[in-house]
Amino acid sequence: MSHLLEVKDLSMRFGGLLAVDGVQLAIKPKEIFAIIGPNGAGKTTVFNCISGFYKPTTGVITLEGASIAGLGSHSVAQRGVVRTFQNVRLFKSMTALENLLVAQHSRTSKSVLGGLFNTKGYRASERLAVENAMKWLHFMGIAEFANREAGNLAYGHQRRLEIARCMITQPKLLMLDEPAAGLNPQEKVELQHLIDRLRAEFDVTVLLIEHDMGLVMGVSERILCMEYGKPIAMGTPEEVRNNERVIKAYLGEA
Ligand SMILES: Nc1ncnc2c1ncn2[C@@H]1O[C@H](COP(=O)(O)OP(=O)(O)OP(=O)(O)O)[C@@H](O)[C@H]1O
Repeated sequence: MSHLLEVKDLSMRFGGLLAVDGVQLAIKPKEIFAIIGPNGAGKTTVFNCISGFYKPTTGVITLEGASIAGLGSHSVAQRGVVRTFQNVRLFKSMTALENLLVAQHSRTSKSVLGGLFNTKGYRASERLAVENAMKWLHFMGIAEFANREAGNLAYGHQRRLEIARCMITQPKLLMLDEPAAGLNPQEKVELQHLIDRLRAEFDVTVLLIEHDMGLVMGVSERILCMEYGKPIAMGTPEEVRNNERVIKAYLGEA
């Protein structure tokens, strides 16, 4: 089966530090794939390389066979690779609804003149954008907060809004950077169901970084474990959980 995303021989150097060293991974369409590893292992750096925030020092990154390495975050997002951040990044003084309208803006504002003169076509596309945004707020269970400033939403709701902001662009690959961080146990269970539903209903492929082993083991089909920038194990949750190098990497951290 052909892969959606392939990463080969990826490395990233910051001055004297080789933060990522020889990472390989290949993710199938509709797969849920996790990267784990102790603090400082290089997980976020891999994410930043894939999502175009960093230009890798070496390596190949392809999406559906086409290179995306070093394109920049905007171009990578336009090709269907979108992400959330460890510390939620929303337009905090805009409402939840407005955050989702901004995310759709490149598709709704086809004509600047249409916007200036408020033409019929422009108004119709704006109405569709609002309907679509409300659909996503309902899906995420936060529709009642549509007109609340994003910065005033509960933390768990901000995380959901950030995922909605990604999904509204109809991505091929959804990248979640520690989505369970700051969530309570109930919210973590709900997050797992949400990720499963996103894949089942929207055919999205998911790549996540996560420290919460309950979520990782429950939601992922395959896992890559990194330590000191290097890949040390790859396999099913069962295989990775029982891998001696993985166990040592985590026990060594304690
Ligand atoms: N922009 C940067 N400049 C210099 N060093 C960096 C930069 N980004 C990351 N590093 C270093 O690279 C290494 C890997 O960091 P990275 O954030 O990728 O790890 P991580 O596995 O995501 O860790 P955590 O789980 O704590 O988020 C660390 O030693 C970090 O200090």
